[in-house]
Amino acid sequence: AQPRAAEPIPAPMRDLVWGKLNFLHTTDTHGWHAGHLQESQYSADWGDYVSFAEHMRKKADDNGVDLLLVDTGDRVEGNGLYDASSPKGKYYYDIYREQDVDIICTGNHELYIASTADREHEYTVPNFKGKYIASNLDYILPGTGERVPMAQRYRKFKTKNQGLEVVAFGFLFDFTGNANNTVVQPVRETIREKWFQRAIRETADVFVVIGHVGVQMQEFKDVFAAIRRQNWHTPVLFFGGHVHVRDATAYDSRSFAMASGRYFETIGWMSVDGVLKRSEEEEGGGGERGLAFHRRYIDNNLFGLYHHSGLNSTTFHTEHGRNVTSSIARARKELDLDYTFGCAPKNYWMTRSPYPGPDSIYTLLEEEVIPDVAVNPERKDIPRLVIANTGAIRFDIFKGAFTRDSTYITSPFLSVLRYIPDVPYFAAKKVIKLLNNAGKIMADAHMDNEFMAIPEKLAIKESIIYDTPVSPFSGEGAQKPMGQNGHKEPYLVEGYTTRDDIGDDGDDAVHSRINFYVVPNCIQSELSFPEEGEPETVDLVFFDFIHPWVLMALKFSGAVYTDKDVSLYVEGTFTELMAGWIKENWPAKC
Ligand SMILES: O=c1ccn([C@@H]2O[C@H](COP(=O)(O)O)[C@@H](O)[C@H]2O)c(=O)[nH]1
Repeated sequence: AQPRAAEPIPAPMRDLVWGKLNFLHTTDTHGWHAGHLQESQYSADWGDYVSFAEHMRKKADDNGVDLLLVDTGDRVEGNGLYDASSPKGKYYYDIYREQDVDIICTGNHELYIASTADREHEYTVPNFKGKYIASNLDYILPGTGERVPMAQRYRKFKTKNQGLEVVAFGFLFDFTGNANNTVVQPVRETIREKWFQRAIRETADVFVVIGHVGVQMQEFKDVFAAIRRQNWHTPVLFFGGHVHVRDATAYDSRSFAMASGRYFETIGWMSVDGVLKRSEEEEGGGGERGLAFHRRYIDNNLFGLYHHSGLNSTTFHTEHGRNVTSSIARARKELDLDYTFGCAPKNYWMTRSPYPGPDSIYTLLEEEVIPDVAVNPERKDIPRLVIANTGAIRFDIFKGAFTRDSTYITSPFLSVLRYIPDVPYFAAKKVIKLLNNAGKIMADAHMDNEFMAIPEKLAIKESIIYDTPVSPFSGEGAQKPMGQNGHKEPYLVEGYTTRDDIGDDGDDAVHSRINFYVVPNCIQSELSFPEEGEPETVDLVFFDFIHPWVLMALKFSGAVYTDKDVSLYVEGTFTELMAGWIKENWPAKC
């Protein structure tokens, strides 16, 4: 773990169940390869994961079973370790490649910005040559403009110990927000391609489909249906992501799918046991194969990693792992990620407390930050509506030092504020309602409102509020070790208490529960409004990411505008503006 990372806290643990074929899975790590310095549950770093994987591979070898590592994309954007350098990812690519990942694919965040896609093609694809799979993604070569597969379309290989024939695919959901140097083919079209139809007819003991796709999304169901049509008996395993939740399901009795959360909080574990070899199945007359699937969501902290590897603080860390931990610490230092802009007076939550409310990060933005930063000196007295999409904010703010790292953790995007001047108020005031409540109307116009919100909303549609919401030991000085202060009962640290289609025993550590309040797609600040009555016209200011949605909503409201009517409202990215606001408004020292 990193030098200043929170110490892990013991928790009651559920063990891993091994099978003949086992997997470790990461997804949506978003640059959090230094781990969560402020959260004891997730404070291990990429170096610790390198050590862990080495021990688990050895265990697999000793027992004659197989272990494969999978990563399903969105490795970038969301943490200073990636975002704070120029160019972005200056340190990240070399750190990430130290893990020996067997099957890897692309997420949407590798593709929003052309230069990010270029670097993915230049570094990560060759770093994982033969292991990187791009079943439905092409790249446009910068020199020639030639369109080529981002990486090989699929991978066929034999596992080391069991000799299982694996055919693996790597998909991205039907993403349309990519820069113009990549082409994402809709999954339903890819599965009709000749190469795919040939690949699913290859001899395989097991199909492994990895994807930057939620396990409940249609794209995976379509891939499953196509494979199953050709392969009635073969196990099909899915590793998904994108939705930022822990989730697992089974599409039938010989398939299994899991998603392993977000931000390197979770290392997913999947195992499959039973008769896996086709030859053995054929010998047995194709009958009962006794297939057994298990999943476990491992909290990424050293206490858990020691527990699952059967090691301790003196025996766990390999030289390789330690070196990776040191490289991360050096990069963090060079990037000055601990530089403090100000001291957050309390916690501000995205979904753990209701919006609007005093503890909501969105209320903080709407009522305090945006009114101060969304100011164009030449138009400051003109009434304006400022609309921000909630998906632009990516993480909570914890009480204490708000650092350079925190700026990217909270707001990693290069979002700027744009505006349309003098919009008739009767139309402008309807925009927020259309963005938040008219999902069907907007979707019919091919503008899916969900893409403005936090990804978790794709999976969680209703607030989850528990009777006894949080641990009685939470609040100031929360997360005390088990048995501390003479208590016999273990103190449970707040954390994931996942309920998926398989059950509620997936998390490796037993936690106390956390509420999840659904937030709207967008929030709005009303600024410089007359004290009485309504303005005739307003400046409509908005984050540039939601530009297309705003134009569509205005059209539905009876005011037609085009891209030409939109211009920059204020200099600087929202991230810079927010950091400046914190410097001005929060105490310098904690
Ligand atoms: O420039 C951007 C890019 C993305 N967003 C928000 O992020 C989600 C996508 O998050 P995933 O991690 O890919 O699931 C997108 O729907 C937007 O809400 C943004 O605000 N600005």
